[in-house]
Amino acid sequence: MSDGIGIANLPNQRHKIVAKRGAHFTIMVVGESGLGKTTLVNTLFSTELSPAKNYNRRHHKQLDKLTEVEIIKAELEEKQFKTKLTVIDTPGFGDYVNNRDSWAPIVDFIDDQHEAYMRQEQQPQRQDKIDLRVHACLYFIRPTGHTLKPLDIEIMKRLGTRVNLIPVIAKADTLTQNDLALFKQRIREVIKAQGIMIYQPLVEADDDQAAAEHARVLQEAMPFSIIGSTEDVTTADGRTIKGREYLWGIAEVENENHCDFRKLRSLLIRTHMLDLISTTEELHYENYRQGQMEVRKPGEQKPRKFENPKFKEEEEALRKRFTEQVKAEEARFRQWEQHLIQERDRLNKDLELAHSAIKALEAELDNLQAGYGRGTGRR
Ligand SMILES: Nc1nc2c(ncn2[C@@H]2O[C@H](COP(=O)(O)OP(=O)(O)OP(=O)(O)O)[C@@H](O)[C@H]2O)c(=O)[nH]1
Repeated sequence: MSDGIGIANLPNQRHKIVAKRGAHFTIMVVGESGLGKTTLVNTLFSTELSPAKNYNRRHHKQLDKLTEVEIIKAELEEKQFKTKLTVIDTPGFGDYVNNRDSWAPIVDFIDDQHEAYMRQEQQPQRQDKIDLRVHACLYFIRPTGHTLKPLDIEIMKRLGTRVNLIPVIAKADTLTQNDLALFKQRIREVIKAQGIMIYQPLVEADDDQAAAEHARVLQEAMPFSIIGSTEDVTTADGRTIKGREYLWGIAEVENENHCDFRKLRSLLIRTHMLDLISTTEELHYENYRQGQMEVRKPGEQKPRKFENPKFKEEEEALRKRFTEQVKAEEARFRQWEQHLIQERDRLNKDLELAHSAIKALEAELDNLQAGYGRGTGRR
């Protein structure tokens, strides 16, 4: 019996290549301001990747109505395995009274990364490409206990077709276990009914039983409930853990009964990082590339759309003001025209009166002249 040609060893080879080169992994966090995005990133990687925000400045963001995208880069190494990590933070999302187009900069950012990568691939020199394609997008849901908001649905729909979308329920410690379970169920139903595409940890036929079971558990736990904290607290039984301390007790980040933080970390870092990278390459990037190829000639620039929501709003306001001004001027003009017509009629009437007065005077004069002639003839 031959040993075969060694193809069976390929998965190990791939693992070795990745281990040698290190993985390049990009995560994006999206969600309303103050939902704990920065805290979760720091909790996930057990380090202060992203500096805590200055909350006194929060109201300043209201003034410039743009969602800014912040890029944090870090190189993590564990047991000689290097990961180049990029975190794309989108602070301030959904802060404004009018959130209609607040998703646009986020969606544009994702598309722009696919575009930049595609253009680099078309160059003769293709090594050392700069690659900021997003491999996993964590969408933070406010723990209202009700259901998804229309804005959540709109954004998640757009994200789901572009990236591996992973919905998470923020600040799970603010809901009771029952409310949390109900909330999760409602969110799952909305996701299904609205046809929102979310990342599904793949259960492969040839996975060993434990891996298949793990993937199934992850699938069933979505959307992951999470608690973020970088603070060490001591439990009643003397353990020092990451958690949030309350009068009623401690909400533990890594306790499976309190939240799904461990499941999320496992999916992102331990078990599905390579799957997230390859689905981005094979599904999302490929979809983008094909879509663009259908509408553009090779090498043609992407038409730049000036769809900055801020400019769009300003343009609309200007257009409205212009139309209102034109309308007001038209009304003023019509009033003036009416006034002129009335004045003309009045003058015409005066003229007619004057005419008839002249005619009457002429007739009177004729009569007088005739009477005078007859009088002189008799004498
Ligand atoms: N109860 C609770 N509070 C949290 C949790 N995670 C973060 N916080 C708190 O929420 C506040 C906001 O946290 P951030 O991590 O700065 O929120 P963010 O989403 O990054 O905010 P922006 O950058 O403004 O968009 C801080 O006071 C955190 O301590 C959590 O899981 N539960």
